[in-house]
Amino acid sequence: MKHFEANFDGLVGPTHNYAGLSFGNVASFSNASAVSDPKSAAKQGLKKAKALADMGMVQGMLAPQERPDLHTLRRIGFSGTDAEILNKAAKEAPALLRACCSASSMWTANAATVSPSADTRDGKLHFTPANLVDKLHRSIEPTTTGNILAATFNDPRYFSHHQHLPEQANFGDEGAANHTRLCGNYGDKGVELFVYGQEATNPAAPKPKKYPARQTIEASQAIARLHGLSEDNTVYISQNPDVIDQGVFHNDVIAVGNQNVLFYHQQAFLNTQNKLDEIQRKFGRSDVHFIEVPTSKVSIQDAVKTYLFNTQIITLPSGEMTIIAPTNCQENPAVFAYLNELVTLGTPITQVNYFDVKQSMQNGGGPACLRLRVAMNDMELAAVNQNTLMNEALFTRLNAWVDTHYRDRLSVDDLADPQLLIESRTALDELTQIMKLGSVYQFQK
Ligand SMILES: NCCC[C@H](NC(=O)CCC(=O)O)C(=O)O
Repeated sequence: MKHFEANFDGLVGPTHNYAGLSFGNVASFSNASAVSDPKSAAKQGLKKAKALADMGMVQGMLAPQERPDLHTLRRIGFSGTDAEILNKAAKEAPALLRACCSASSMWTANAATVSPSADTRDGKLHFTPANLVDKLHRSIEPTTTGNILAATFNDPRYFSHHQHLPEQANFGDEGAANHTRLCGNYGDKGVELFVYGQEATNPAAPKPKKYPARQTIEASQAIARLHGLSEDNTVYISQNPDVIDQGVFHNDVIAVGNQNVLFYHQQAFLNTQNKLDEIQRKFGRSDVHFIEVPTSKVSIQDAVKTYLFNTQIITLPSGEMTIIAPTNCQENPAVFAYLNELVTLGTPITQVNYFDVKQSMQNGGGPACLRLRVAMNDMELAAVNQNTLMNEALFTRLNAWVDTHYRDRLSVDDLADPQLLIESRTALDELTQIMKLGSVYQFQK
């Protein structure tokens, strides 16, 4: 049986816009009210996904969410026809309208935490959608995310889907963006690393002063319990609160792992050496590569600006590892020099491939934010909804779909346009047919 890691990228939705919704995410705040280009955003994402499929990787797509979210607007008291609701919300509560229009589900690293079958007690692949409670616009994602995951990984013999954690700050959960798995071969039992920003029930524990810590240790522990992980294959690591205060709102802005490689910034964690020792002990092999990037080579500011660590480290069919980096890394001399040096250091990483995902980067989402990793085997892959898997035909079909339905210019003032709602629903209705997802959206029920 073959084992490998699949990547499921979030298809960028038709309302992709810059609304400055994420306090603590520097790019989101600094691009607030910029004009977006949803068509290019979706195509940039599709191009990256197709390139990985062409490299021989298993690549899937996850459908976007229904936005504007009229159901949430109704739930908070707006009434009338769809057009009247949009109009009233724009006048009376523009910030709430913006929160209900974000295409943020594109960042599927925040869709869920995933534990492969090699790690879990019952031998199934487990998914828990992230509750994303720290941000209003993201807290409305998990129910539909659960529907989309269940429609994509739709065979209960292999896949176990959990409900998202209770929607309360003690269980702040941001999904795979704060979770990394180290392993030998993908089918071997791995070590799952959960990185958190605060301990909700221990006020004396370190936490950031300026920006929110979105993930709690309590949420991480709950997920490990739900997924049936064991003590000897989980490690809980505290993020360094000082870097959260410099814009590292998720751990995947400062660290990324793949198989026996952990690539991280010197300032990423607290008690770094102890934690590396624990990982080494639980991993149980001598060939772990801890690649620590010193502040003297790359500052926190450059890491946040370029997303050096929001890169994907993937293992190619040849067994070599390559880094999938945003072109922003090429444009920063210190980061570019570091990446050029990295491939000569004798670690498993031997190449870097750059992709333009700037539409997403301007909202604080790099290549790694755009994908959900699912380590799986042949049999599990055969049980996945095959219409979600990237190939020549799906690539052509989705690009044509984007050309038909997406705008190439969207400002926050356009969000109340009733025509945008109609365009978005028409697009998503067609998408559920292309990907054979069934009725995953509320407007279809
Ligand atoms: N993993 C990357 C997530 C980026 C995401 N940005 C946003 O939601 C920005 C949306 C806006 O500001 O329009 C976030 O911060 O959760």
